[in-house]
Amino acid sequence: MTGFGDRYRASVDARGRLCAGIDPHTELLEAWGLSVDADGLGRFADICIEALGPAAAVIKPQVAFFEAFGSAGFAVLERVITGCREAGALVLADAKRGDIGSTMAAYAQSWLGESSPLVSDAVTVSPYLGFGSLAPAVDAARAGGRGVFVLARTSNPEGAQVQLADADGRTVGQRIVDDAAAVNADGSATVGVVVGATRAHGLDLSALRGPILSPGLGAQGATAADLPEVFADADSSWLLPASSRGVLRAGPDVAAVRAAFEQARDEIESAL
Ligand SMILES: O=c1ccn([C@@H]2O[C@H](COP(=O)(O)O)[C@@H](O)[C@H]2O)c(=O)[nH]1
Repeated sequence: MTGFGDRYRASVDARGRLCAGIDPHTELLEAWGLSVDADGLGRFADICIEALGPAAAVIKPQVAFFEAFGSAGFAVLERVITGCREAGALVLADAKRGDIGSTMAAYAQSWLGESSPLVSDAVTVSPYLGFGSLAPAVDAARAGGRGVFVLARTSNPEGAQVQLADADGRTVGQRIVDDAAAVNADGSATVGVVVGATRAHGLDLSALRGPILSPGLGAQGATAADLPEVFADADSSWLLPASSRGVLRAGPDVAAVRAAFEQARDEIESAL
């Protein structure tokens, strides 16, 4: 079984370091001239699949925007996951799941189980119930050559309240990074972390040996030029900046979305 790290490296080496977010905000549906219902969502999704599926190394559908349309929204999400994977992208489901271990096992089956209609290459998880509670997802990911991305130092300002709190001489965020590094000691890079690009994070990422998803580019104000300083201590080959609205605002034309993605990716590759 090829580990997630190998699959991740192959994809990023071929397509570059930008994770394309698919976030069907109501404002974007309207700006694209689409109805704010499951039909509009489906059309939005199809444009994104065509524009981004063959171009991006990693595509991150934001589950919340599909969930908002109930079962019809989940059907569209399944189409996004399948379509993007068939086009050669890795799909990172941004579901931010986290619960007690037994329920976490059900989440792991939903997002990382081979037989699930929602099976993705990786899923975002929240460690608020303790890093150990994520074990079913970590185990499922490792067994299937998939990944989990754990929230460590998020891009929103409110995150500091919890993530910078002291945890036995380290910040909570640093403990999450260190726990992730311990899993990755096997060389599989099964566990990535989420660290926003929007401000100095104060983390030591040097021992992680896994992917660093970094949202915040574009709509949240971070730029490609900020990345070298924000991630000065990290191995930039593992850095995966992410942008959703910053790319999607170029739509609804497929070629325009593709061009916006390629421009953002090229700016990142030049900066890093
Ligand atoms: O710390 C975090 C973790 C996740 N996100 C998610 O990324 C995208 C950002 O969208 P933009 O339009 O590029 O701002 C969105 O899905 C967030 O839920 C994040 O922003 N920060």
